[in-house]
Amino acid sequence: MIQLHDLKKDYVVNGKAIPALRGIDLTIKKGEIYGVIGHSGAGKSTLIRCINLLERPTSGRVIVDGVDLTKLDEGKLQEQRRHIGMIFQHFNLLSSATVAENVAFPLKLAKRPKNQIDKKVKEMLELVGLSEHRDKYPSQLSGGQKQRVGIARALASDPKVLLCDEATSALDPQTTNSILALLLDINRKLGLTIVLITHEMHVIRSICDRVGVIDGGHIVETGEVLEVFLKPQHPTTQEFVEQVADSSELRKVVSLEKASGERMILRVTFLGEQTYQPILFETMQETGTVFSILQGTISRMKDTPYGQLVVELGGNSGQNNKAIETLRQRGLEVEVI
Ligand SMILES: Nc1ncnc2c1ncn2[C@@H]1O[C@H](COP(=O)(O)OP(=O)(O)OP(=O)(O)O)[C@@H](O)[C@H]1O
Repeated sequence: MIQLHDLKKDYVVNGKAIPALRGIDLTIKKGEIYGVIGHSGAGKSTLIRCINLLERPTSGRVIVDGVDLTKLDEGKLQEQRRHIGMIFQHFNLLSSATVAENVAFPLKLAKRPKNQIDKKVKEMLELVGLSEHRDKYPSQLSGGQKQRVGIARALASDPKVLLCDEATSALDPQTTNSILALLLDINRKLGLTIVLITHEMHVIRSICDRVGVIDGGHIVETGEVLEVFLKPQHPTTQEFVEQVADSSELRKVVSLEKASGERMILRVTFLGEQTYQPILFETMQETGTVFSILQGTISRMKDTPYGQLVVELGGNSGQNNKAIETLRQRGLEVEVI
């Protein structure tokens, strides 16, 4: 659905080029939710704004649904932009227009007939759960409600792609979750391709299918969220995974255990149905080793439950090695730490 080829963007400040994107290659599939995560200044906003050419890249190609946007004149570009909706961190609503008028705005610009506009506005407000608030002004709404108006307005033109520029960063955790749930619902109901940028791993973990990690204008790691989350390779990715992993406490526990002698400590990861099966107990019975649990979590990545246990093995080395082999044979991810 979206292909970025060797995308580069320099900002020119006082005659000097400051590189923000240094050659991005990315493919985003139709119907997926793709998240780009990075620290402040990494190039996230520049990247997402290059997808609809709000920011014109210095070089490279941006192909959306088969059309190379970088080759279009302004008129044709405006036309293609109707297929790409966008929502923003600070909502960007018209303060002097009501909720319904805000949603109608892009349709009026596109000169759609009034009866079509009324029908679409009604449908969109139902979709985002704001029908009762249609005559209120933005100042009378909560942050979450304002973002719902932003979503309804973005979807009113029936886009194929929705770009979300830090769409939950100004919201509290509970409201963030309700907006993420709405985005997931829309993705499923409408088959809409969603690209979001964020600096929060929680957002990626909750709704994204795939993720790209951006650092210094480069994509340094990309893949299925599950894969990247469980086996982060790049130091920046590892930092983001730590945001949601409570690893500092774990490091304390592991170093205390290691200090007290020759111990074998494992991090065991269970996925999907495995999460609820008594695999550790069965391995103990089969191999004769014993496990002490040092730390454990059960969580969820989008639809997939997963569990992580940090355990200390108390058997002899033959039993311990056999236990590791058995766990791996049963499909668990085992890391000796
Ligand atoms: N209009 C601009 N003029 C000059 N430099 C810019 C401009 N916009 C961004 N930059 C620079 O480009 C780099 C990437 O910025 P960008 O805003 O894309 O990063 P970001 O990851 O979105 O950061 P944040 O999360 O803080 O918004 C930064 O070094 C930034 O200072």
